[in-house]
Amino acid sequence: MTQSFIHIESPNYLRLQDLPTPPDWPGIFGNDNRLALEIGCGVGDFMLKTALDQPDTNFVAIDFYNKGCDKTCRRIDRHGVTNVRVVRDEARAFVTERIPKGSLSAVYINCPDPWPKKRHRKRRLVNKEFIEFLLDYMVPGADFFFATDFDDYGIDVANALPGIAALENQFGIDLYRHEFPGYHLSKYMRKFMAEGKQIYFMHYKVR
Ligand SMILES: C[S@@+](CC[C@H](N)C(=O)[O-])C[C@H]1O[C@@H](n2cnc3c(N)ncnc32)[C@H](O)[C@@H]1O
Repeated sequence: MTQSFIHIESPNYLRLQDLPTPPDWPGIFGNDNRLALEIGCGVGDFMLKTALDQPDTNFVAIDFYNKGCDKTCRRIDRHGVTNVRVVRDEARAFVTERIPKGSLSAVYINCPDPWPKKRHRKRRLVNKEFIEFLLDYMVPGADFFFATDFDDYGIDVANALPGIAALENQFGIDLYRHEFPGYHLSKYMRKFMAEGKQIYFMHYKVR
């Protein structure tokens, strides 16, 4: 399937080819506030609300979906938000090349593609190995948030997280919760909830 490519004109869109490895994030944002990452921002509704709640955090929202990056930029531009930058890239490559180690104060991953077929499961982005990879880029005390509507994905990740010694569950003994007051709902969460599905929320902190 060919996708029409949208040229994104936004002061908050960072073209990958213009970004050094790693970029000077304080220089880009004009301050040295803490840095947080949303992987797979989709249309950016979660990012907008979360960034408005936390004006003293610099957010990088990434997605490899060009139209999503465009929609995210339009949304944050419309609201005059200055603490979000959007990049079109693949998550693992982006983190490896553009995030300094030990610099992220939070990572948000909401409703990543579930790859429901058994034989496709290995294509899922989030698993123990990926979370351990992210840990290198996070600061002590950093937050890790994961949400999915897909039972099998939710349960898999919920079971993997307690095996990562560097992380501490913020939901006590609950491996996941279906409600997370204060955490914004994304477009996909709302869509799935309207279909009667439950969301699996997880919240851990780096020790
Ligand atoms: C089902 S959508 C969810 C979008 C949004 N987080 C939400 O909850 O509404 C999954 C998004 O993750 C993006 N995505 C999946 N894997 C990715 C990866 N490895 N790197 C960057 N983006 C990815 C897809 O392009 C898509 O926009």
